[in-house]
Amino acid sequence: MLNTLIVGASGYAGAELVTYVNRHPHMNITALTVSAQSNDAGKCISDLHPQLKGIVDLPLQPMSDITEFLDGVDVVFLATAHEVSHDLAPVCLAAGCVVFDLSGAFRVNDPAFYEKFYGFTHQHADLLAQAVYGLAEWNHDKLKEAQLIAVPGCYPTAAQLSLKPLIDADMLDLNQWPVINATSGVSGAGRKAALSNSFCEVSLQPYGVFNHRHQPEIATHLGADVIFTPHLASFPRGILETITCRLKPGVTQAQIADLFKQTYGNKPLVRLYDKGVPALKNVVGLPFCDIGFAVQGEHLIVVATEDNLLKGAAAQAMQCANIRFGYAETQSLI
Ligand SMILES: NC(=O)C1=CN([C@@H]2O[C@H](COP(=O)(O)OP(=O)(O)OC[C@H]3O[C@@H](n4cnc5c(N)ncnc54)[C@H](OP(=O)(O)O)[C@@H]3O)[C@@H](O)[C@H]2O)C=CC1
Ligand SMILES: CC(=O)N[C@@H](CCC(=O)OP(=O)(O)O)C(=O)O
Repeated sequence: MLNTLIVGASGYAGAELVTYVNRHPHMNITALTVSAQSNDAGKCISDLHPQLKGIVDLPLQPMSDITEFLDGVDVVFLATAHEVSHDLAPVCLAAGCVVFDLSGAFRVNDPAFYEKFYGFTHQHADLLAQAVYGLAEWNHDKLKEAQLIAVPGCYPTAAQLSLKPLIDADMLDLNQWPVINATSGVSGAGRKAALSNSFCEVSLQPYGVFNHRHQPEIATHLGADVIFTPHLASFPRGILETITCRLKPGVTQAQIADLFKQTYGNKPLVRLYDKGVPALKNVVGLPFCDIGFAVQGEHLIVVATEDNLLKGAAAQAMQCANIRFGYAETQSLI
């Protein structure tokens, strides 16, 4: 049994991890923690997230010093804000734990990126170099050896799963940067109340135009520039990305279909559409990324959907953990 600590368990991604870890046959929850000053300290997780009632009724423990929670712990999931993960991950690693960080704190091996896009000075260049990027379908071998896994952002997961095979197979004319138009539900912004995320404020609007931190995350890991425009829409969860690209002359629909099948045919958490394109409702609550596409002449449109809290966060973290420890990739997820 892997003794497993979930930090930030009261949040949206944390609560999903609680479900997954609880039903994992080889994992055991040691504690669920929140910040020392949390309004939810001492509350039962299932009072906050009643879907867990009768399944996990553990308390949320206030945490001022994480070392008090690390005795005998094998695995730590950090479902915390970037700066919090940045500070906690080194402590967990020093205690010998394998760390799955859902934040952006270790995703890009470039301290200047954090200064510019995250607004803080990264203190752990060594860990940036050591962290394995947890795009699970692509980093299987590195994940098996990893101590620190940086689980990708929600938008970057769907974008990279769609574009990486095409770019690696040299099928795109990258003189036209792929254009990723992405729409997310409000849970993408986390559980904390904010005016910009409140019911009457949210409609449908682009944000972070030309400056969202996921643009450089996507471009760095793809090794190609992209235009990325996120939109916030008035539904609770899910992401749909419509990605427009130009094909190299002569590339056909059949070649793209073959490429996606070769790449993901044996990957259980990516579902390919033979016909048509996916809709959000078919992935919400599920750990998949669904991908469909259409071609007209040299133009390609790929559509990808996922649940931002699952394949975009908690499910991918668990998928990485399954790979890391040699369990079936879908263990506890399906
Ligand atoms: N929501 C999404 O779709 C996705 C989120 N992510 C990333 O995952 C992480 C979690 O996101 P999300 O679940 O949405 O966030 P939430 O805001 O919903 O949850 C954050 C959690 O962290 C806790 N927390 C805050 N400060 C500390 C601290 N110092 N020590 C311990 N716990 C703390 C909060 O509790 P309290 O404040 O009460 O202490 C809460 O439990 C973030 O880094 C986010 O960027 C990644 C992909 C998708
Ligand atoms: C709707 C919404 O606000 N979404 C978040 C993305 C959440 C996520 O995946 O991202 P990180 O882990 O990189 O923070 C945003 O745009 O900041």
